Amino acid sequence: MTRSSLTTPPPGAAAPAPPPGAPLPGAALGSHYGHCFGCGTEHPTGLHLTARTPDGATVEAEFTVGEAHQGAPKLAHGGVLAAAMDEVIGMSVYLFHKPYVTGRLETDYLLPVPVGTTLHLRAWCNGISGRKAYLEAEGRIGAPDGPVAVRAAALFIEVSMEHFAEHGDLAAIAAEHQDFEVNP
Ligand SMILES: CCCCCCCCCCCCCC(=O)SCCNC(=O)CCNC(=O)[C@H](O)C(C)(C)COP(=O)(O)OP(=O)(O)OC[C@H]1O[C@@H](n2cnc3c(N)ncnc32)[C@H](O)[C@@H]1OP(=O)(O)O
Repeated sequence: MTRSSLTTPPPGAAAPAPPPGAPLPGAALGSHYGHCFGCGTEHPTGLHLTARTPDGATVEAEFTVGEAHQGAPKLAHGGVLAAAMDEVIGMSVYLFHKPYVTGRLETDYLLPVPVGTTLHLRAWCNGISGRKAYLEAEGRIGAPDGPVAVRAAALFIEVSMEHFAEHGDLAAIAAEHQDFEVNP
C-alpha cells in the first residue's frame, strides 16, 4: 500500500484488544443502518456488503459490483470502490465499540473491476493513538486469495455521540443500536 504519513500509525500505536461485548470470532456483523449506502439492506442501489469478523479484530465482507456501480461501461466506478473500502474499514473500527468517522481515506487502484465481479474485502486496524485510528483494507477479485484490485489506508477519528446528534439523526441510530449510549 502506498500510504502517506497521515495514515501511518506513530511508533508505539497498537490495535487494542476487542472490548468486552465485542463480536466473537466468526460472528456476522450485520448492517449498522438500513439506509446506509455501504451495508444497508433497504438501500436500492447500495453496496449491500455482508460482513463478519473471523477473529474479533479484522473484518471480511463481499461486494458484488452491479450495473448501478459503473463508471466506464461495465467497469466499477472508482468512487464506488472507495466507498466499499470506507465501509469495510468503518466496520473494522466499529469492533472497538466507539463511534468513529472517516477523516482521511487513501486508495490505490491496481486492477479494473468488471460489473459482476465479487470483491472479497478485508480490513484491519494498524494502531490507535488518542482519538486517531489507523486502518487498512484490500479488495481481491473473485476469491479471498484472488488478485488485489484495490487497497486503502485510512485515518478515522473518534467522535462523541453529539457528532451524530448535531449533524445527523440520533433517533435513527437509537432505533437500530442498543449497544451505544445515544443520549448525549
Ligand atoms: C455510532 C453508531 C453509528 C455506527 C457507525 C458504524 C460505522 C460503519 C461504517 C460507516 C461508514 C464509513 C464511515 C464514514 O463514511 S463517516 C462519514 C465521512 N466522514 C465525515 O463526515 C467526517 C467529517 N469530518 C468531521 O466531522 C471532522 O473533521 C472530524 C470529526 C473528523 C475531526 O474534527 P474534530 O473537531 O473532532 O477534531 P480535530 O479537527 O481537532 O481533529 C482531531 C485530530 O485528527 C486530525 N485530523 C482530523 N482530520 C484529519 C485528516 N483529514 N487528515 C489528517 N488528520 C486529521 C487533526 O489534525 C487532529 O490531530 P491532533 O491535532 O490531535 O494531532
